[in-house]
Amino acid sequence: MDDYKYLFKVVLIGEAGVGKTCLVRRFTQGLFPPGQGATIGVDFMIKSVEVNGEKIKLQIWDTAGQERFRSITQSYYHSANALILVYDVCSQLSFDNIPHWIQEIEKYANTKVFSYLVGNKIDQINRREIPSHIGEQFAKRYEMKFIETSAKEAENVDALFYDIATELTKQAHQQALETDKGVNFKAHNTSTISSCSTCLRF
Ligand SMILES: Nc1nc2c(ncn2[C@@H]2O[C@H](COP(=O)(O)OP(=O)(O)OP(=O)(O)O)[C@@H](O)[C@H]2O)c(=O)[nH]1
Repeated sequence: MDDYKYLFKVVLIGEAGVGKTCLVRRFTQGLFPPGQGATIGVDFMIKSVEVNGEKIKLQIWDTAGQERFRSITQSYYHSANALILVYDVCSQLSFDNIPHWIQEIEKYANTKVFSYLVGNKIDQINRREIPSHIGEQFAKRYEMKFIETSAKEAENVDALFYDIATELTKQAHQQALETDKGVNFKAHNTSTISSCSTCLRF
């Protein structure tokens, strides 16, 4: 029997090419995929973690950054327990578009959603355009948590997802989230779901 205490939905959003899929693959499979193609629509993976002796399942939804998939991906915001908004520290454009993504969150997500701002690709030291403190200030202003990662070098990736699992577990224990944990967090036994058949990748 696949026993777990809570199931949390975590959704990654952000511009195309910032590394959302690589972050998910690094965390769930421990690898950095070579020649990663653009996500088409949405994809998801599941990983179990342990928080203070309790087994927690993270259902991690990886959304396409491309504009043409926006209407599909928006529909995934509402059921998210946590949102990870990713930008590329080497791409000013991806950072400049963050306010747009925050508007999307305000429009489509649950008001109590736990959100993280993530600056990815910190291994590219010489190509960095966004200093850490700028990202940090931005996150503070929007009451988001902040971390910088490298999916390539596996830096801070586990820390990001474990922190989310820990915070959501804490919230669940405190019954701070809107619906009863028995319904909201352990809605389904998803042990048989390991991939999304409607998700294609180039
Ligand atoms: N150097 C470096 N490259 C990365 C890192 N993460 C991702 N990349 C590269 O960035 C490119 C885009 O990565 P993806 O994970 O497909 O980006 P995405 O945000 O999922 O893109 P969409 O699916 O189009 O929304 C790929 O060439 C990756 O190899 C990282 O931490 N460091």
